[in-house]
Amino acid sequence: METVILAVVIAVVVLGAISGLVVSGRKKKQLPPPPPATPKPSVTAPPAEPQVGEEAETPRDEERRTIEEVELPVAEAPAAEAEALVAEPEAPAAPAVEVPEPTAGRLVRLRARLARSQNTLGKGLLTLLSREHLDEDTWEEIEDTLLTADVGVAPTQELVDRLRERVKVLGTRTPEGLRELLREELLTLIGTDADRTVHTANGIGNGGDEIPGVVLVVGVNGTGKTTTTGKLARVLVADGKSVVLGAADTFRAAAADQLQTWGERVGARTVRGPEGGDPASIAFDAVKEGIAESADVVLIDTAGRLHTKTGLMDELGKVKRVVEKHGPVGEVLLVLDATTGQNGLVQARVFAEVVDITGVVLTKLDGTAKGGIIIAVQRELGVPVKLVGLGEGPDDLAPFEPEAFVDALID
Ligand SMILES: Nc1nc2c(ncn2[C@@H]2O[C@H](COP(=O)(O)OP(=O)(O)OP(=O)(O)O)[C@@H](O)[C@H]2O)c(=O)[nH]1
Repeated sequence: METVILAVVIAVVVLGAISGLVVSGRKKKQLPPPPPATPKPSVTAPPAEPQVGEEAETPRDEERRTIEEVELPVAEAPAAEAEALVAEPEAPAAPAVEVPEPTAGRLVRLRARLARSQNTLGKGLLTLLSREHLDEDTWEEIEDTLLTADVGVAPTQELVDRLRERVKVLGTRTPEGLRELLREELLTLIGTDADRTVHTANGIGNGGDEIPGVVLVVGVNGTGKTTTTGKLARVLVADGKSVVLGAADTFRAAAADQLQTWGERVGARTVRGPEGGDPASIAFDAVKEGIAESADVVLIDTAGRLHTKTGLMDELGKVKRVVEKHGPVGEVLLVLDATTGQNGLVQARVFAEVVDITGVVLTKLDGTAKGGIIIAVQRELGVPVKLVGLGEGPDDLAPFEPEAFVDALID
């Protein structure tokens, strides 16, 4: 009997050991995979836009978010409160502050985009000029090329007349000689001695104290006005200035969010108001904030609805007048979309009647062959093109340099 009991005990122990091994083996298989080594990107801190040569760092299938697409949490304001709000860039959810690339030589960096988009103008002219016989038909084709690139009738005529004269007198026939003549004549039309600096120096306020430089950014909605204001903030920060942004475009709901996103990326505060609020009061508060924090520059994005000239005049005129209660406005930049061609000129005319434009920003030059609009718009307004937009990237706004521009066209 004892032997039977002993045998049963041994059998139970052996069975227990076997089942324990099986269970522990199963458990091992069910272990969860280790957590991924890299944390997920947070929505409020988007990765910086890739720079040249950095493509390899971003997996191809990773979904990219542009600066415009990133939605930031918006501070909730009581509905009745009509006061402008100051958006703190240091809010806990704010993305890390970036250091934009320096502005010197940007046009040279972006030269390939210019050369690509303006190929028909520069190269087209050179090809025509290099023909064996520069007969009437060829000169007409040269004229057509210039007109197609939106250079405008009068400047086209001037350029063709001068080129014809100089080719005849000098007898220039070599490709190098013709290229140099064309370069000189294009530069004459664009102008090399205009003051193309964006005036952001401090002004003297009405109280006698120094106040930040104030820049109003005006233009029809959709031309790239808000984007340009954001890019300009980056240009200024890159040049060592502190910036406050005024989101006075209260017409499009997302414009203030968009501007704030740009500001946060370079540590600039954005003053904003309720949707549909009074743009002039936001502009006023933005300058007030700029004065309070001793900022170098206040950039004000305005709404540009071309519904009626009177409406536009009322709105922009009021914004300017109200800002001038603090002190002078140093610069009024008109943003024009280069792809709209002659339509851009019509807009330029209307805005110039409404407010004193001191400089032009031509956006989307990367997307049109009509670079000649630079010449036409300067003629139309009598003010220089100061900045050009050459892409959607955050640092794709460049100070306009006539020599670099012409070289990109014809090299
Ligand atoms: N390719 C290219 N796109 C640009 C350039 N500048 C702006 N854009 C794009 O143009 C579109 C319109 O720009 P916004 O800044 O929203 O235009 P806006 O004039 O402020 O329009 P509202 O906010 O409605 O007043 C955006 O998709 C920009 O990325 C540029 O130089 N090149």
